[in-house]
Amino acid sequence: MNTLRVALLGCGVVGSEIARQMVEHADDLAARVGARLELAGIAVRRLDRDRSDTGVDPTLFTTDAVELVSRDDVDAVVEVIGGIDPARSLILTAMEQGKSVVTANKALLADDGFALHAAAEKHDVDLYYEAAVAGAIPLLRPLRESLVGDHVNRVLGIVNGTTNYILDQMDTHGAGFAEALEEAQALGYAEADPTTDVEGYDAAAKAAILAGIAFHSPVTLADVHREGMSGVTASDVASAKAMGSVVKLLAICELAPEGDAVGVRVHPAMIPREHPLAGVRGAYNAVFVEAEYAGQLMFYGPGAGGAPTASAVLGDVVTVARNRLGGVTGPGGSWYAERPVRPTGETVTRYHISLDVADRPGVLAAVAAVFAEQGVSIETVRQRTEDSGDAELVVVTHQATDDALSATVRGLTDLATVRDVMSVMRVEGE
Ligand SMILES: NC(=O)C1=CN([C@@H]2O[C@H](COP(=O)(O)OP(=O)(O)OC[C@H]3O[C@@H](n4cnc5c(N)ncnc54)[C@H](O)[C@@H]3O)[C@@H](O)[C@H]2O)C=CC1
Ligand SMILES: N[C@@H](CC=O)C(=O)O
Ligand code: NA
Repeated sequence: MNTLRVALLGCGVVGSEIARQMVEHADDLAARVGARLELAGIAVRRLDRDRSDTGVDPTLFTTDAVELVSRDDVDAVVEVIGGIDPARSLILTAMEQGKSVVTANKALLADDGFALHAAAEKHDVDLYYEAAVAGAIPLLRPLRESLVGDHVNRVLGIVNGTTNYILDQMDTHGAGFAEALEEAQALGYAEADPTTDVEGYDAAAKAAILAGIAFHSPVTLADVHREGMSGVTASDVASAKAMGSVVKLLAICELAPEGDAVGVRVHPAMIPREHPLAGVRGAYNAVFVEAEYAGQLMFYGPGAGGAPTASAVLGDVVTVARNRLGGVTGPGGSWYAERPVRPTGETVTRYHISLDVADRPGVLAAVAAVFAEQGVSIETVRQRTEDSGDAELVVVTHQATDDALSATVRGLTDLATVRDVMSVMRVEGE
């Protein structure tokens, strides 16, 4: 039987699981590929760590990633060190030398995916990255292959496990933000710098990758409107609960109803508890794809964690290995549609606005007048009066543009009777 040799870059949460699964299931993988998949080496930052749990021959570890990807006896490279550099240069070096690449690196793909695809095409090698978006869930391959004959209009969902875990812990156990984040880190869900998760950069990178593939148009992180979830308070979560909703960090990629502009955004939103996304718990992810002919499809499963992510990486490794044995490469990218990016101000959603106001006559009328001035229609108003004589006014609007809502918030801030605009959150899913 032939042997294909794989260089693994990184042996952290994901890398150690890839190594472990490759060793544990070596015979099955060989039978499925038609060749043995052998680890040629594993690039790590430090050699003094105990990695015996992977079952890997300790002599395979090296701190020289450049030498490893350049070796003649390496057929494919798996990059799971993360970040932009040196991941980018290592991948490019591997491709220049005829090696196919599998990566889980959404930050790099959202920054430079087109250049990486161009390099793969130029050097006639594969580039696969199913693990980069929504962890174990098969999503990119269905979009790239199964749905390529259809016309996708919208991709919407939860694509970050860490923030979903935090929001779920806040909602169901009343947990604090910091405590829930620490747990998510300990469970291997968070990025090396968890700000990436919490401030929505990770979800935004995934949204850019999804939009690019779904709409066949080049979309990068810079095109994504991004709001993180660090500003979501216990009171927002409670307020959502009171109106039968839950707060989730959503990624939404959509084609404008008219014209061909693409809008891509990541932000916290309140969604009704009966919506399927509301039931997505812990570090699970769920993504809806709305296509013209297929209708609505839902993809659901573990979105983060070492073992699930390694499962998606190994699926790609097997594909790359099969392609190599067959002397072919898989389908590359297709970004022929140069769609403009819709300005954020034109995004249309409903809003939940919470105001700290003085409880006296005329306040409600003054507040309502500001909404009316900007043409923002109010759906419901709820008031909670405190013993101190202050009141919390919660307004939910009908659909309005971001621009109209921003002008409304400015108008509310200027009102003498409004002490504070405590929170402004989008409402989705109805
Ligand atoms: N943890 C998860 O649930 C998921 C992670 N990913 C992606 O997978 C990649 C890896 O993530 P994790 O394993 O969680 O991160 P990690 O931080 O646990 O592992 C990365 C490892 O790479 C090593 N490393 C960094 N620079 C290196 C270099 N120049 N040479 C050799 N080793 C180097 C680090 O020492 C660390 O052990 C990232 O791109 C991440 O975004 C994707 C999906 C899910
Ligand atoms: N940090 C990411 C890991 C998977 O992509 C997340 O929490 O979703
Ligand atoms: Na995936």
